Amino acid sequence: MLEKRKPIPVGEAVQRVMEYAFQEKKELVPLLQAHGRFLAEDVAADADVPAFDRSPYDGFAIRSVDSNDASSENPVTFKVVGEIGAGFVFEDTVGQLEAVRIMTGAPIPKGCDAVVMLELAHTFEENNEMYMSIKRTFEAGTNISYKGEDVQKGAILLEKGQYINPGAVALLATFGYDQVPVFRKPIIGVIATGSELLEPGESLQPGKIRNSNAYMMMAQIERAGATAKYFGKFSDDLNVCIDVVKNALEEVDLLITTGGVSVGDYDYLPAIYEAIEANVLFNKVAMRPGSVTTVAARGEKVLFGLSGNPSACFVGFELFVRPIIRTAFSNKQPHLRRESAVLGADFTKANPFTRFVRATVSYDNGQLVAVPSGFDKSSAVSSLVEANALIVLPGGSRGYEKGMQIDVLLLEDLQGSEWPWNNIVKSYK
Ligand SMILES: Nc1nc2c(c(=O)[nH]1)N[C@H]1C(S)=C(S)[C@@H](COP(=O)(O)OP(=O)(O)OC[C@H]3O[C@@H](n4cnc5c(N)ncnc54)[C@H](O)[C@@H]3O)O[C@H]1N2
Ligand code: MOO
Repeated sequence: MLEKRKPIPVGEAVQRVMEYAFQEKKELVPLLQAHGRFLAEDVAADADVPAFDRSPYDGFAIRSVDSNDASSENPVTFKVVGEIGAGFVFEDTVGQLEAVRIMTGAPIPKGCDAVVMLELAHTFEENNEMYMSIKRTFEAGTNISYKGEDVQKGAILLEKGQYINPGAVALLATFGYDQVPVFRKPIIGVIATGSELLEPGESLQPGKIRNSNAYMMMAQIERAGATAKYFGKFSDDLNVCIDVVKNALEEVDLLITTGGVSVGDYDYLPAIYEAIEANVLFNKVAMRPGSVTTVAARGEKVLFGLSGNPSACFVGFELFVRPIIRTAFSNKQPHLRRESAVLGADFTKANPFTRFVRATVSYDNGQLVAVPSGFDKSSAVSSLVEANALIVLPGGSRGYEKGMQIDVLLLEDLQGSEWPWNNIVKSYK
């Protein structure tokens, strides 16, 4: 006798999963490997940047007061008493009507308070001495990059939980972090089930399909910031699957299976959970696609039974697995970013359950517009490529028309600053 599954609301399902949030664990990685990781500690500036007053241009460092009378009718001439390149310090103090040839990035010599750009100076040689003359005044502070103008000592530059993008790598390098404290990446196991599955390198055979879900999920795992471990695909043989799941659980922090969670004769996931004594948190969610999403826990470890249907599997991952991965990184907002948008095309399907429609969002005159992407069935694989968001249509609704206000969940928000790129590109004229 088949037990009737009772769907629970999506929000409640997410909450049940989030109770299994990861314990944060830190590790040190070389700076070169820090990109794409999440910082495990705040980073504060232990010095000003720049650490000394410096020249932003190639030119001549002078005392501004000496330029007070300069004009095109009355050029003022300075004796060039030395030269200073970036990385060196000019030891002497510069005196009246003296100038020092200075390169970009070099410290301003003592006594000087302005820099004349090379292009504005006329240079000449006389009796083996170098001179330069100027035809205008230079106020104190002209062309000086002041100590601490970029970063002041003590400022918090990066926060714990922050994604390390290339800019963060630059800051870490600036402050001497050759080893960076980051959160350890959880290891997420992936198992595909189904006798119909072939691996991508295998030739198609009648009735068979290629296993796309395992590879898709491994990419999603990496995008979420974790490490994927693939245990392979297994046919619908209960005993084999029990052993594989049991052994895999020993090696991972969290395990995902795809397929075998529905009510078919070979949908063995419930039997596997029973055999390994895992506690089922829920086995039906009031959502489409992915209503069959099943989650169980065994000790501290969570087992996600995602749908075999590619789009349902994809959505199940983003809604349930991604946020729990993000708890390992102290992310303040582990869930997909939610924004309001305008629907860019009619979507009139009924939504008995909350529906997550794969969509492409972009800006149109400053307004976020979401257009459902392609083939909408939960078995679809084609519409996943272009989808950069999920439109959220509440359960019990239908008949959404172009122009209506809806909510979207952004899929490509990992780095925050890298989204949305298309309006940035548009702003270049
Ligand atoms: N009588 C009912 N049948 C079904 C129900 C139901 O409530 N009553 N639910 C349907 C819904 S909704 C979904 S979603 C699917 C979920 O099925 P499973 O999660 O058990 O997955 P499978 O049956 O194993 O496979 C479904 C579909 O996906 C293909 N598949 C499986 N694995 C992969 C993979 N790794 N890569 C690509 N494609 C995969 C598989 O061949 C099937 O076509 O059940 C409905 N049925
Ligand atoms: O639950 Mo199924 O995932 O709607 O297609």
